[in-house]
Amino acid sequence: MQTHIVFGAGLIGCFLGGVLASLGNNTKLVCRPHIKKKLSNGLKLTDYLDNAAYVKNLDFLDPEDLIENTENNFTDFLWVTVKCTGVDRACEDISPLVGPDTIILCCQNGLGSDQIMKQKYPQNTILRVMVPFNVAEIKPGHLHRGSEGALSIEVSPGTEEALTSLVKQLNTAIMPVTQTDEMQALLWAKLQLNLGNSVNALANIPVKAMLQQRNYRLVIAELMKELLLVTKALDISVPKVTALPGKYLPFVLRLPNFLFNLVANKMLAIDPTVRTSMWWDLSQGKKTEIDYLNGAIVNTAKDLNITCPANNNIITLIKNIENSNEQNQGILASELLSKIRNH
Ligand SMILES: NC(=O)C1=CN([C@@H]2O[C@H](COP(=O)(O)OP(=O)(O)OC[C@H]3O[C@@H](n4cnc5c(N)ncnc54)[C@H](OP(=O)(O)O)[C@@H]3O)[C@@H](O)[C@H]2O)C=CC1
Ligand SMILES: CC(C)(CO)C(=O)C(=O)O
Repeated sequence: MQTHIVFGAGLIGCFLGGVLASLGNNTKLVCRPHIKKKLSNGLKLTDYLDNAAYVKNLDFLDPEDLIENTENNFTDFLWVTVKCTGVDRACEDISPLVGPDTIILCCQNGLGSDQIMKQKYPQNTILRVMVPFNVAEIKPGHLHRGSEGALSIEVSPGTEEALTSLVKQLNTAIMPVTQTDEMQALLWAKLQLNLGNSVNALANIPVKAMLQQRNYRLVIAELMKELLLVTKALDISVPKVTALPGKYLPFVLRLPNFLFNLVANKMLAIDPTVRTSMWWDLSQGKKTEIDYLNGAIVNTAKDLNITCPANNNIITLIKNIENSNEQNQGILASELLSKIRNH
């Protein structure tokens, strides 16, 4: 039987690892001790459609389990689910697990972190994975998929057969899975949605409550407008990852509240508890993925001679909090809008 290792199992990695294990795959998780402790009685997975899956016993792999220089450690599929900021270190730590035939699946948001992996493992197949849905911890040992979308795995030449059977096996109600040969465009589309992350982190309220305030939506629309200028200049047609095509999202976000509430039913159908991964980072005093999200837009724009003032300003605001020892107090919507426009 083929083997799967999920490296850096947190919210996404534990959900993914739980699905893999619940389907009978030989699966091991590499995670921090506090996460292993939470999963000692197994894992319950649920979603917003009332699907559920349970795993009684999860297998873990601790660094001391690795026997130096033996191919017994090598895995067929290595899912790397650390944040972008952890990829550099993960590249070193996964080395005992990577054999010549190991397929490495990079599950990060944003753009560019897979390049770090490609430089370190030039001989391996490295595939990008786009995770569209939100995962939240309801309580220790219970993870919940709070929004829609299929996890998409990149297909590259030579991987078609392995990928087709993997996708067929994994694609289930609790975690829809698909494959794509347009990963770069798909990641730009996902990045457009992730422009809500920094606003959500700064607002310091759940996503649904944030979307109900027009001034926060105006900030997100401004960030998206700049991304769409960049994708247009790159001649990338951003695929549809929400009910509405990405190019219409800024328009919908700018609608007055009463019209937005009518039109954006699906956007507001989001679980009231959902917060973005950047909010989690900021609230725990961790470094955020801002350089791989808004930072990727600004860097690409520079090469194209496009200016991105709103994205530049929001990067500064996030970094100011990252670099201070103070707790994020939250920024009111009107204040954030004026900071984005006039900074
Ligand atoms: N959460 C979500 O709903 C979504 C997240 N994503 C994306 O998925 C990716 C993963 O996010 P998420 O699951 O939320 O992140 P988490 O922070 O929940 O999980 C990552 C885990 O990996 C651990 N880790 C990091 N480096 C190592 C290492 N070298 N060895 C062992 N463990 C390590 C981290 O520990 P520590 O923190 O102590 O370093 C953490 O527990 C991100 O790019 C995110 O943007 C995409 C869609 C939705
Ligand atoms: C799914 C989404 C957009 C929101 O949770 C996300 O990717 C994140 O939190 O980073």
